[in-house]
Amino acid sequence: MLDVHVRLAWPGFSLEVDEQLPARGVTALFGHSGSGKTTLLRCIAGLERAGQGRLSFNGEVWQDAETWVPTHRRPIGYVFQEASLFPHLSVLGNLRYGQKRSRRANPGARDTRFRLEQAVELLGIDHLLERRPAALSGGERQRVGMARALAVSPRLLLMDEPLAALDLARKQEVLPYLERLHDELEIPIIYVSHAPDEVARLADHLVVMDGGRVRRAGPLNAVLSMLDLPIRLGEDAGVVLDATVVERDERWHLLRLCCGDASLWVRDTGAALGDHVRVRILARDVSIARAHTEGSSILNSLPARVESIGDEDHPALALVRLDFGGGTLLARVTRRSAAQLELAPGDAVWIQIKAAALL
Ligand SMILES: Nc1ncnc2c1ncn2[C@@H]1O[C@H](COP(=O)(O)OP(=O)(O)OP(=O)(O)O)[C@@H](O)[C@H]1O
Repeated sequence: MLDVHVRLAWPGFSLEVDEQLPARGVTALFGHSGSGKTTLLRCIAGLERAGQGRLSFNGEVWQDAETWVPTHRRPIGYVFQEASLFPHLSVLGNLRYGQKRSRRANPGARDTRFRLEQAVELLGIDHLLERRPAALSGGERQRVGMARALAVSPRLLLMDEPLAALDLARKQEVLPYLERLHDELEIPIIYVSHAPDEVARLADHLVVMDGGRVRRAGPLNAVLSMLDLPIRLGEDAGVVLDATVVERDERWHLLRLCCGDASLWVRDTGAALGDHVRVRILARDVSIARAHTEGSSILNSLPARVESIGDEDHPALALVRLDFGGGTLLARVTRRSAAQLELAPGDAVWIQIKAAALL
């Protein structure tokens, strides 16, 4: 577990965080620009020294009143928004340089050669090792930056918006590698982002920051399904559920997913039967009816119960939190529909899911 207590004050901005972050999976630090995500990450890395701070990782103290472990002695890998690679060194040279520095700082580190090979394989950069950074695309550079961070055998990986400087196509190219890191690495990752789609794909745990404070934190869906998030997600409001692929309809190119006690049909993405998958269901794609409707084009019609009703930014809209067999989800409906249906907490309803995306 990463136990973080930091207080830092600059003119016009202060950071006050007391949080325990899990020592496994991906924790996303999520918030608007200027909310303090990068500053918090830099405090964890030791790049920023909070005047009063206590920081420990799995019981090992990195900072308190008596202790200050400098960045190069913390067992971390850091991925920046843009990988700053040495232009005169090849990709391999860059990776080795990072390793050498880390070996000097942590002479007891485990077999680093193995780590380098593993990092190269994981990020798919084997064919780039002899190239100079100038001959890499933005996406390739970021993959090298990630491999460099991994090659030092970190016990904690810190990533500061690694996709932010990439265009959409490059982002799509790098995302699968991030997913691999999520699936195959045993070390925890702290991932700064302000992009809801990245958070939906990668995060297990979500920390929502605003004004230098943590406003909400918890398992991904527990936070995403809150009606009173300090950040309005608008079109991106929705949940992410875990599911298993249980049936393939070859004729109509559909997959049936088992999500808790509920079944969902989604487009066939090629996932295999038995695969564990993530499904993203946006609030705008869920509608509510009083009764089960026959003759609808919508495949997924399920019984649910209204849990609570909250506001949306636009006065015409409401956000409804519902329990269904598969967990908790959100529906965005007009206030007029909510009034006409006389929706109230505890009501039994039917939900129609217009689209659910496999992530
Ligand atoms: N060295 C500094 N001195 C003074 N103020 C700073 C310093 N570094 C950052 N800030 C301010 O602290 C606030 C938080 O910045 P930070 O970079 O942590 O935000 P962020 O949530 O990561 O934003 P972004 O998504 O844009 O990177 C901002 O208002 C920023 O201007």
